[in-house]
Amino acid sequence: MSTTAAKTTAAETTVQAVLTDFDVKTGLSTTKPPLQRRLSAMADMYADQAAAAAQVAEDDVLVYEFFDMGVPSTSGDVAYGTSITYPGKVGDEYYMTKGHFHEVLDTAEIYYCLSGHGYMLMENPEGDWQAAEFTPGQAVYVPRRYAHRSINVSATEPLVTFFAFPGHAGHDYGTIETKGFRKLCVERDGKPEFIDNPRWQA
Ligand SMILES: O=P(O)(O)OC[C@H]1OC(O)[C@H](O)[C@@H](O)[C@@H]1O
Ligand SMILES: [Fe+2]
Repeated sequence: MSTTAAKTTAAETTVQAVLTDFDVKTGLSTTKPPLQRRLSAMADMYADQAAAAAQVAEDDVLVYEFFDMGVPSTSGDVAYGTSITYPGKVGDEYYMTKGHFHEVLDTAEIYYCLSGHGYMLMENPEGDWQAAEFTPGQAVYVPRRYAHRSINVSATEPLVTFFAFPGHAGHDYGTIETKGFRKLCVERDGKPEFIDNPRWQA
């Protein structure tokens, strides 16, 4: 066995143990490209639709990027990577990820904040919602059944987290695309505040 890679045999696939570099400040890897989401891919998720459209027309900025490491989608595997949400706002609403439920609702996820400042916004189908603050060194446990969205509230720094979740969890984007989150995170008097989402659909 070498120090950098070991072979193990799963039921159907041979999975390589690999080392990957993730920079703690930028979240990026020197060996693997991230997936990217620009504002145009999620402009309709922001409350101020006119501000979103104007921003896309002027500059379709990169809002966030993240890694899909291609881990097998079995319950015995662990999907992982970094997620980087850039600083910025649409109107007074902070840049955020699309957010999703897991297709297998009864699966949790763990996020560890490497750098930056933000929140993990969570809500479950039963109506509970929570916002957990991300500061470097803080881990946020997203419980089973909770949709989750990362929000960057820094004016200057990217929010960089490392995440891990069960390989078979899957992503349900449709529910959030249709209903939205119950809460929005907006700047009020220079500080983040969670307010009711006027467009939220029960
Ligand atoms: O899935 P999004 O809300 O677009 O966020 C992008 C990515 O962020 C994460 O950190 C999750 O763990 C990924 O599973 C997800 O795909
Ligand atoms: Fe997730």
